[in-house]
Amino acid sequence: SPHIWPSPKLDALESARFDQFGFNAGIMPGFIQPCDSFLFADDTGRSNAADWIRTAYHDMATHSTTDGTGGLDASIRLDAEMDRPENAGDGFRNTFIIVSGVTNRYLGIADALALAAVVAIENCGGPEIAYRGGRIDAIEANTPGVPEPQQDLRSHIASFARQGCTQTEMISLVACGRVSLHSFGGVQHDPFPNIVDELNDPENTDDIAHFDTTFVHFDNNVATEYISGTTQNPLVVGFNDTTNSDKRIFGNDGNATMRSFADSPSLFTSTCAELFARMIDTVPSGVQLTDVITPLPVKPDNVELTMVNDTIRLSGQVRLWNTDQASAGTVGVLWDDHLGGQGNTTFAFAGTASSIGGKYNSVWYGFNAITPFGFIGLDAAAGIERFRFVVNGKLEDREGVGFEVQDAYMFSLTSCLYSLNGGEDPLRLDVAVRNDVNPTRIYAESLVFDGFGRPTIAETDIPRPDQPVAINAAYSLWSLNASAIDLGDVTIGAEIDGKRYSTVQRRSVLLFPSCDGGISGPTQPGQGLEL
Ligand code: HEM
Repeated sequence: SPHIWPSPKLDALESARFDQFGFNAGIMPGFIQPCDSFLFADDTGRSNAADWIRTAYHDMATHSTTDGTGGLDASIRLDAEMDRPENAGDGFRNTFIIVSGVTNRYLGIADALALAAVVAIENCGGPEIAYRGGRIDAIEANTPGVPEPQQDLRSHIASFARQGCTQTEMISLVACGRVSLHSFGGVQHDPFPNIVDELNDPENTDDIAHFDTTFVHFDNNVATEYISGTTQNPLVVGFNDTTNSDKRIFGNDGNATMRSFADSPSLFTSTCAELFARMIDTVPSGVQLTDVITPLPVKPDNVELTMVNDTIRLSGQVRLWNTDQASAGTVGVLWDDHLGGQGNTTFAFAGTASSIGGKYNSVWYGFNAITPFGFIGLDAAAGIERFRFVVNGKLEDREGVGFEVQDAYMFSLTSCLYSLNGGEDPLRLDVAVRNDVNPTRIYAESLVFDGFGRPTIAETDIPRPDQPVAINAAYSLWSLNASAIDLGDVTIGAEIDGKRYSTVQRRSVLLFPSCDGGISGPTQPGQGLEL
């Protein structure tokens, strides 16, 4: 069952996994639409989708069930691992150019790589795959051990056993990889001149010999073509029998497994769904994965509070999963405030979205009656405790629990830039803190990529003011003077009663208004600002 919102990491993983196309979608799925898209150079015959799946497999294939090392941890992004002969070709480097670009504080590189494989498979005709987050990005290469085509059957059986696969699972996973990947991909001449000759085909400038005749679509043709003897899979009927590893693997049980796949597309599909999920969940021992991420039926997103004089601006959107605009009807919200009062408004339609090869559609609404990117103005003293949605006359409040909102602290629109060039501390970050809460700490959070390319958060404490500086009847001001270069784009974190919170919206400090425009300093917040 779905997790409870708000849960920043799970909320972000859910978005990355399910908001694939349309409103609020991530950018990664766009790189595999259509499925034969290939971003790099003018190579034809290759696809990002195949590279992502192969990269996920090669990263995982170092796993040892004996000592618990290796697994899907993005160690293959490190040169010491990527440059090994067992990782021949440029598909791995290409993969991380896209995958590393979609990471954030909640979605690490290994989780993004696993997700890339999932997104590729399920948007190119393959099954929906259970996805979990929580992988840890490696900072060292793992022990070598990816199977290579010139190795004999015995070493392949041993290699897959080390990865945690029986012989039947070995046949199946290779077929799934060929189905998906040999359906999606093939063998290139350049890294594998002993397997594939130059093809001299202008439609196939990378000289790819494909694994089956439907190379960018997931189906069981790899099995039907293999059983009927029409396969052109270069690892079955290649001119060099030493590298015909698929032939040895598929034939290992007298073709029983391949025949069962040729006879039953649904068996093939369900087997691949299970084995792909196991492949991406194979992680070094000690790594704790989340539950399978499932879509929230009603999901608030980008929920942000901003202080402007006596008013709290509440902005955000809500996603209604697996429905359309007509069925959603009128969508609105009720909220409870701190004074026992209630408010309500209807929402403006924001857009539609789709996921998993069009299997699911969703519809988005913004927290404002007129414009999807507007806001709801709340009286600062009343604040907000929780909201409940109303969809087509039906209350969506998670059986009375509602959706809890914290208004203990928030970004203040009085934040400003003194001057881009002058002074050591050219900006002021203002945070409004509710008078009846006592935070242990408030801090600016900057997203930084460490020396290993891992997304991490650097915290800069915002000093507690010596004397309270009132913003309005209910809130006081905490301010940080800092340099834009030190902070970058920020969210704001707080530690309150032993719990950590973070705001959602990353603010670009360079877009703050000038402090000279009517605001003379931190002691006079709000001057000159229009609601
Ligand atoms: C004994 C096991 C395996 C061997 C010897 C093997 C070998 C190969 C070789 C030589 C290529 C061509 C790469 C290139 O030309 O750049 C390839 C491609 C590929 N492999 Fe494997 N593989 C094995 C298992 C797997 C498994 C288990 C999966 C996934 C579950 C997989 C997924 C892929 C994909 C998707 C491609 C296509 C890449 C592209 O077209 O860009 N392979 N494999």
